[in-house]
Amino acid sequence: MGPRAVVIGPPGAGKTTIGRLLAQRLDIAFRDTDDDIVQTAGRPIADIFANDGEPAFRAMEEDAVAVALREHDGVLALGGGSVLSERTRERLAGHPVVFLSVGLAEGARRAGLSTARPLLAGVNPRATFKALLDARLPIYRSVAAVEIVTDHVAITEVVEQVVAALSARSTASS
Ligand SMILES: Nc1ncnc2c1ncn2[C@@H]1O[C@H](COP(=O)(O)OP(=O)(O)O)[C@@H](O)[C@H]1O
Ligand SMILES: O=C(O)C1=C[C@@H](OP(=O)(O)O)[C@@H](O)[C@H](O)C1
Ligand SMILES: [Mg+2]
Repeated sequence: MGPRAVVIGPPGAGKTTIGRLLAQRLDIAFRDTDDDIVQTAGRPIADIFANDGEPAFRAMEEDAVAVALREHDGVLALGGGSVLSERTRERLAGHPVVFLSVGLAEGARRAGLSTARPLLAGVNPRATFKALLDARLPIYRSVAAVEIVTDHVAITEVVEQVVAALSARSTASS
């Protein structure tokens, strides 16, 4: 059966926040592959990046996404870089993938507000974020079934837009 929604997008787009609220709204379970990785590794993500390096993290992430896509039938939020894996992109085919987009200024602000994100911890997080957006935007779009712009949109409103987009999509395909 698979997840009812798989939420992708750059750091700060709101995948974790919106995904959790969307699951509540639909009365189904929520899962975030970043949490799965932390649980399996027994260490925070920043620690995995610092001690094992990004490629090791990406390998763990690829496995975590594959397992979650098999096991989870609620809302699944992925880490922002998970779609860099071609295998993951192949595995996402046919799933209801929701791309939450966010622009540079708002995304950098939001990502800086919350938990440690090792990729953005360098000297110029804004430039890093811009490079990340430029490289990944076409990738997010290539795997997404729907795209929701989140800049200057309240969290509750984003959730409602996702609900509407998913139900329009399921009506269209039935
Ligand atoms: N639409 C929104 N408007 C304002 N702040 C938001 C919005 N969506 C998310 N946020 C905030 O941005 C930060 C990052 O959200 P998070 O869900 O961790 O993003 P992601 O999982 O995509 O990296 C959090 O502080 C969250 O409350
Ligand atoms: O974009 C990325 O490469 C990453 C995003 C993070 O998740 P969020 O997108 O939920 O912040 C986390 O997986 C890791 O720090 C790497
Ligand atoms: Mg997240």
